[in-house]
Amino acid sequence: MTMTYEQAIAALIETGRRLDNRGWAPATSGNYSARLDDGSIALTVSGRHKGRLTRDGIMRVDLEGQPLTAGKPSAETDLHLAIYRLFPEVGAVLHGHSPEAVGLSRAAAEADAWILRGHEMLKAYPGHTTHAVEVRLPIVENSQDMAVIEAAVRPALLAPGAIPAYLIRSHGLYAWGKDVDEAERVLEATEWMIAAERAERGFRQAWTR
Ligand SMILES: CSCCC(=O)C(=O)COP(=O)(O)O
Ligand SMILES: [Zn+2]
Repeated sequence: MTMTYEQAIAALIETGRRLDNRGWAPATSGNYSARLDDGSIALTVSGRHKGRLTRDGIMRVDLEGQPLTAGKPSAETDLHLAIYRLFPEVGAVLHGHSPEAVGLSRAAAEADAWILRGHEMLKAYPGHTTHAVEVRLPIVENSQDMAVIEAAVRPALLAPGAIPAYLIRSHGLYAWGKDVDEAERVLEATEWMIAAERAERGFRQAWTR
């Protein structure tokens, strides 16, 4: 499902406001993109505050990352493009920097995934119809070299039963979907399950004192 550049600009600006209101876009963190009807990608300009985007904070690049309009593309453009190249049905990719997701990635210091099981919220992932499943949220090490992150996470993204999200340690969460709404739903559901499990741990500790 693709959109015009004008539709993408409006959708990504609105998404940035909503994610910032949730505390998932502090400072200039995060980046957002959408696949356009001509096959190019609308993407946030690097270094902008994503909760206060204006139309010049969105630009177009081709699938190789070459700018098609003015602006410096996000430093994480290659991670977005890798998702679009791997999954032709994907129409939008969102990346946030929530304290909960980053905190989880640091607490699960050596883990290469966080297991989510039993949550009714799992049904927010496309194609999931029951809580009675177990899925892996992949966790990869951070790097300033996007090719290193992409190579590290690719096998997990292609694994059977993979969910459309992954976590970069000490950095943030990536989520995607057929359009901006679906990508935001996946991001929000993943954040919600991380927060619910953190609350669960707090309650368990309180009860064992
Ligand atoms: C202060 S955020 C550091 C860079 C980052 O992780 C990010 O998500 C934003 O980078 P961009 O180049 O897309 O603005
Ligand atoms: Zn980032």
